Amino acid sequence: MTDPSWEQARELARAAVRPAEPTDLNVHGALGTTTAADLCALGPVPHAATSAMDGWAVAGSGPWRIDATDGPLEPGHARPIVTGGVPPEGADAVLPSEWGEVDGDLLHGDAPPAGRHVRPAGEEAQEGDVIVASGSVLTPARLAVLSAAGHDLVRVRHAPLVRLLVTGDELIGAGVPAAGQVRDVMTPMLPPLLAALGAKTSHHERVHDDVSALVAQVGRSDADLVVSAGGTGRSSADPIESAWDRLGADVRFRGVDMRPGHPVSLAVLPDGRAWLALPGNPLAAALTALSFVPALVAGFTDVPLPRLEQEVAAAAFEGRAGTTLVPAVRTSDGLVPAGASRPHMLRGLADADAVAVVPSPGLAAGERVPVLARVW
Ligand SMILES: Nc1nc2c(c(=O)[nH]1)N[C@H]1C(S)=C(S)[C@@H](COP(=O)(O)OP(=O)(O)OC[C@H]3O[C@@H](n4cnc5c(N)ncnc54)[C@H](O)[C@@H]3O)O[C@H]1N2
Ligand code: MOO
Repeated sequence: MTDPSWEQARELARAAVRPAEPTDLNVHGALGTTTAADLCALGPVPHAATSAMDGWAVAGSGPWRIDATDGPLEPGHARPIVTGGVPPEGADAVLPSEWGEVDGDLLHGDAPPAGRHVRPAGEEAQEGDVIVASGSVLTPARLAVLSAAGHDLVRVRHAPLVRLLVTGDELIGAGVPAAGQVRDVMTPMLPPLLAALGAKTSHHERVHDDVSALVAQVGRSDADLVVSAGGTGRSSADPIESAWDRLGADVRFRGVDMRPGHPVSLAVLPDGRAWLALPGNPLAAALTALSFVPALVAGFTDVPLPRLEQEVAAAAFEGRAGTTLVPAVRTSDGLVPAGASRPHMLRGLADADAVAVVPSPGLAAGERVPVLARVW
């Protein structure tokens, strides 16, 4: 069986995850969720004509007699108003405070054109306008727009919860490693990286290269997805394949035509949870997470695969497989490889502004290159 291409593997990852059931959440707790329906304005926004300035609502031309009554404004009269206040019936415009001069109960100033400094009702949205489309991730600004439009509960799909398993007998969690030991870089790197890609780590655990331990950890999980790091090799010390055999997992791919990260694998467990197995080399793990976690999230939240931005290469990019992922820095002329990007290194990625998605056999300077945008 030939390995799928990087693009095919992203499609396979999206298709491996069933969309979550939508739920109704309060706007205040909905940050990071994905809308499961078009959300419309429940009334006009703003709900009424409102003043854009502190000053006076004026009717007719000046000088105006300042009145403090509640009724309609008569021609030749002015009434104090604050930003966001509703101009009284009969008002033609608002005169900002710095443009008027008060002399007793008279207000002097140039008459503003009709409607000046008054925001019409429905200027931003009419009742029924779609203000946040289905499939949008709720950001702070979108939560604000929904609140302004009158929403309390919103129909959304939550971000998938991930059980993260970091494998390796050689790993240590603190200090400088001795020969034969390796400082675990996945536990500090992957939870925030997954979060930036739209998946929340509900639990993470370091697990020995032991099939039974791995199977036990996964069985206990109520998370929506499993992500593991390491152990994807085919040696007897590498437990992923054996764990999948033991669990009766449906393997969707066992390797992808990409570098680094070609051992990345994906299976679906009998209970329906997808398990993405990232390779152990640190850069390979980061780049395969950047490649396939967004696809799993897209499946779970029922949205299309995210499109890649395009940039210009300012240097040659070598292509060593169907797809080569190259951490790159942005110069005034375009992207250049960041360096320090062998599979066991992370310095290049740490400094990179983007990851170039380089097709075979590579790209020359001046060509356009798709990129994974920086979230790391
Ligand atoms: N005979 C072959 N050997 C290897 C192949 C191959 O095709 N044939 N592929 C190489 C590639 S490429 C990769 S990537 C790795 C994938 O192996 P595993 O997923 O089984 O990863 P490990 O063996 O567990 O670890 C590989 C490497 O990464 C270090 N590592 C693992 N976890 C961590 C961690 N949490 N923090 C820091 N470093 C970690 C580990 O110590 C190893 O050095 O296989 C190659 N070999
Ligand atoms: O592909 Mo490995 O994942 O190069 O380090």
